[in-house]
Amino acid sequence: MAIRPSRTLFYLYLSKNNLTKFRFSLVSSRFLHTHITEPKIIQDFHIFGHPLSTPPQLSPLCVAQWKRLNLFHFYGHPFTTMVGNEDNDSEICELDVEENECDNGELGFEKRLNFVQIASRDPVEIYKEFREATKCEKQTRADWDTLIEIFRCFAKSGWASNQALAVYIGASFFPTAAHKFQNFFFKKCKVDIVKYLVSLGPCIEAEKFLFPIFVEFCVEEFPDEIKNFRKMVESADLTKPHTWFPFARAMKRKIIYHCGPTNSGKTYNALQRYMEAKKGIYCSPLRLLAMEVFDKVNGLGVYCSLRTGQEKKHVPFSNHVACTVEMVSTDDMYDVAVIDEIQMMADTHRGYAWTRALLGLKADEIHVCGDPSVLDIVRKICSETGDELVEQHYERFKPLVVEAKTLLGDLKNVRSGDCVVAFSRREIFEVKMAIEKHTNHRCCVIYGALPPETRRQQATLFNDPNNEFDVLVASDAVGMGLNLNIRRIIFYTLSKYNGDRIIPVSASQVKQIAGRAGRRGSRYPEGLTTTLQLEDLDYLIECLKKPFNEANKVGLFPFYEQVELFAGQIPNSTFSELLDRFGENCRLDGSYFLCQYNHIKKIANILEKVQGLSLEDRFNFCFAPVNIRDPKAMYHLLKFASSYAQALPVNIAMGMPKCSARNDSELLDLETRHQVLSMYMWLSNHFENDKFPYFKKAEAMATGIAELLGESLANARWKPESRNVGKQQKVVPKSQGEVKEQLCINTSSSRRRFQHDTASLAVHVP
Ligand SMILES: Nc1ncnc2c1ncn2[C@@H]1O[C@H](COP(=O)(O)OP(=O)(O)OP(=O)(O)O)[C@@H](O)[C@H]1O
Ligand SMILES: [Mg+2]
Repeated sequence: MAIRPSRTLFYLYLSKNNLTKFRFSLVSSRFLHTHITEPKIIQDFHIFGHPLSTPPQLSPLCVAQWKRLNLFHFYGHPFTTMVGNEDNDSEICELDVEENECDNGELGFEKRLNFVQIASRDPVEIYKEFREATKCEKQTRADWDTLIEIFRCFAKSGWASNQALAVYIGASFFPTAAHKFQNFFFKKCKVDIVKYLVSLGPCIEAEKFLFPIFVEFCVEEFPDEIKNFRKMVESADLTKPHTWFPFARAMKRKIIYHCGPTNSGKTYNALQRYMEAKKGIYCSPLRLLAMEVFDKVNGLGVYCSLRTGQEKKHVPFSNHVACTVEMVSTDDMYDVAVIDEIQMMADTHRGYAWTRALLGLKADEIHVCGDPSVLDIVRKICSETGDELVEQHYERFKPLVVEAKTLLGDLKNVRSGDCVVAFSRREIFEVKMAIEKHTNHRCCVIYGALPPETRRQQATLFNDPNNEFDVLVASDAVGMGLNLNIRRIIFYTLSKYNGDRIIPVSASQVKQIAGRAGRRGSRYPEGLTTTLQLEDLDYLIECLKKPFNEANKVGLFPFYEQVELFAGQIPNSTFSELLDRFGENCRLDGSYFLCQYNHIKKIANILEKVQGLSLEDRFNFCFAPVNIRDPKAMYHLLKFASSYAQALPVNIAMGMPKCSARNDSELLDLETRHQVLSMYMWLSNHFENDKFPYFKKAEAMATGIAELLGESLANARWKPESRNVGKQQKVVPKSQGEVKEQLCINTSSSRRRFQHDTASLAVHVP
């Protein structure tokens, strides 16, 4: 018995009650796309209006036979994905059926066997056969349609395009190559191969079958394109970064990983070894921390110099140096090196600096300090470099305690020694104003846009018990390094603006910030943390309890020499284009990612109009510390670069304000001025000195402005402004809590939200 409707997906040939022969034909390529990509369960499949699982024609024996013949995976597709309902699919067209092709089940096997043989044929042979063929063998209309669809998918296949990179067919050339391959294939195609491909349909199996034949075709047809692309790719090769430092590789280094949470003594112990060494280098994540170590070590009688992007303080007879990690020299030899906050290797923007320090430092002993998130990767790197790895695990001196009562939405509940953490400058000033208005506390402030000197001055003011400044209001800038006498960290909110939208603060950042409370040796050795609002508390606890996320990749960025080599392959492109092409074509090993360079590209674009800068100049200018969201700072950078390009001595071109800020716009102006001076000092250190001859003047002005900023902050009692006035901020909700736009001082709603007294509850977080 044969059942054959006019419009259907399948033909079923049934003899007696059993299925004896069958043929699946994919009806149209559109069907394939619509349905195969959206698998449904087998019950959804209808043949002539009968769900497949219950058609009267399919006896249990028949189903068993299907299973035995592996028909549920017929033609390479799991059967359950070949579903559809002809009634719903108006575009299903007539089948082009070769009747009587299969007379019994055995023939089906033969056909399958034939396909298996085709699938396992040597692609080189197939290609040769094609090339030697004089014409295309006749195909059915339906097979042509399917074949066209298969090639259309191949040309768009991300998988094939990616694989093609391995044989130096670039992503931009791949569609052209695929199109020419299609023309070649269609002119020469053979029935058996086509039948096999049609049986697969437009799917990954078909792509995998075609790909090696495509490669043979490309190697013969496009030797020049392949050669050129190969050269370009080889010049953007960032694989095996450990081989970039042959001197470090020639050494047998000992890496000591001080692994643990905040406030567990990691840096302290590493610094002990550093100070004992004859020659040592300390690599810091921040200028501020480098300065702190510089002061501390000199204070303990070990001569130490300071090297940051902005300042170079050479202490006579010093064998030790404290530097920012970007400034580390991989040329000098050291006995002991310390790389602090090693988990920053996985930072999307600055990670490359830590990776370079770890791979390239020429030191007998390298102490890396950080949380456990990059421990596995460091283990892997050490096995590649041949360095010995010693792990030292730490626990927090005293557990951090979460106060479950929270501040009940009322800043009047702040106490001496509290640090309120907010994530925008505006909020910081609002909180400071509110606390000073409604309580007797005075507030110091610390946030990223303040110069390190001012941050330090504010930290000292807060740490000193003999003044009225006993509360700190800070941004996440307190999260790293500073030793502050904080009794309790209060999160004003747990959301922050990331330059694009408002997002929940990450668990690792919450841990890092909360860990600032209760430092060993401070007035408050036992740390507390809580939130302003009760509804944020669960998110805080969730974050603190979360284990550290393991990083599976760490950052890399090319040296100038690598970019220069690459530039040789694509002449006449702008620096920004060059970076993009590099990003597209560079090769990386599985443990590394290319650090984000949007910030660099933005500067590159601004500097594009400056004529006369060499590629190296552009590269260096792009790393200058500038707030790309501050138009005034960007304007000054452009001016500096223009004067430099004209070989003129670069002027600071900025006056010194006469007094401290009287309102927020004056405060913002002071912040910008300091950033511009800091940028000038950085440029002066990174270019020949005579090009930026006013370093000393810039330094003196910067010190003066940092002092004015300190004075201004002590007196700041004004409504804050925003640098991005009028910008709409998108909000991404977190699991707990919400974004607060307004300061909430003892609002009735927050009182209402607090329904039960949880003062006695305390959660101990390891
Ligand atoms: N053995 C010790 N003797 C005296 N003070 C110590 C000792 N270990 C650590 N401290 C002090 O405890 C505080 C925290 O130590 P340290 O800065 O080394 O912690 P950490 O683990 O590096 O924390 P973070 O992750 O926050 O950087 C510091 O003030 C440090 O001086
Ligand atoms: Mg530390």
